[in-house]
Amino acid sequence: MFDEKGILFVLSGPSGVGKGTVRQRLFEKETHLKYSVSATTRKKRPGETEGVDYFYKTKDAFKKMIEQDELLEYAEYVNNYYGTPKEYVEEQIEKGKDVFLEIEVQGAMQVKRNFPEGVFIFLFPPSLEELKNRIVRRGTESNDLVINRLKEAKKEIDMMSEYDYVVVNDDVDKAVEKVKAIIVSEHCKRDRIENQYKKILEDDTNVRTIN
Ligand SMILES: Nc1nc2c(ncn2[C@@H]2O[C@H](COP(=O)(O)OP(=O)(O)O)[C@@H](O)[C@H]2O)c(=O)[nH]1
Ligand SMILES: Nc1ncnc2c1ncn2[C@@H]1O[C@H](COP(=O)(O)OP(=O)(O)O)[C@@H](O)[C@H]1O
Repeated sequence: MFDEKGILFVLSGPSGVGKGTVRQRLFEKETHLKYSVSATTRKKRPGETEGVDYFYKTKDAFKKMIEQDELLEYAEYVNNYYGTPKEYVEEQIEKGKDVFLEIEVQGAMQVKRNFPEGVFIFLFPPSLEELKNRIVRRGTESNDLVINRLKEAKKEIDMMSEYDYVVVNDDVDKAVEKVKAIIVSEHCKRDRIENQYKKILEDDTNVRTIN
């Protein structure tokens, strides 16, 4: 209908809240979304694939990407770098495709500065106690690191006011439904349609004669 640009959706929130889980479930249902594969210096885990889960880089190669301004944002997280390649995001948005990022909070705030027209969704834990349980259950962190993560989580939760939407991840399916509803609502926003609609108002060819 309209020659519309795509929308950049950014899902973020504290470690262990369920970002990866919600994103995976969302992509099973929402085939129109383009997932932006991040670059990272962390080691590939068993079962992960280069170019699907991440682009795995050495620290030097990652630093080169930073120097050459190839990243929309990047952050250091647990002694590794993670970043979003800029070119893919910009190309897809120009082509009218919606792009989805799942990144931690420092990175999301950089995207907000570099790409303020993005839509920022904060995934919120049902409680701090449940967040702790999820991190412990996942079993990827030592006890000290769990405490660090929770301290960090409190600071991150404090950033909530910077986000457009907050989704509580109590039940995964319900959280996914809410993210889908946000995507639909954003496409119905008046100002997004209005910009395109101006062309119709300016075009007089159809209102002059019939045939
Ligand atoms: N800033 C930023 N964070 C990212 C990016 N890609 C992944 N992350 C975040 O980095 C964190 C660690 O990711 P990962 O090593 O895959 O571990 P896991 O998601 O905790 O199992 C997660 O919070 C991801 O959301 C990125 O491109 N930029
Ligand atoms: N809604 C939920 N209810 C219960 N457990 C959940 C829920 N969402 C995620 N989890 C579990 O919590 C842990 C952390 O989820 P994960 O997606 O790895 O978080 P993040 O990507 O935010 O660090 C995982 O073990 C996951 O299975």
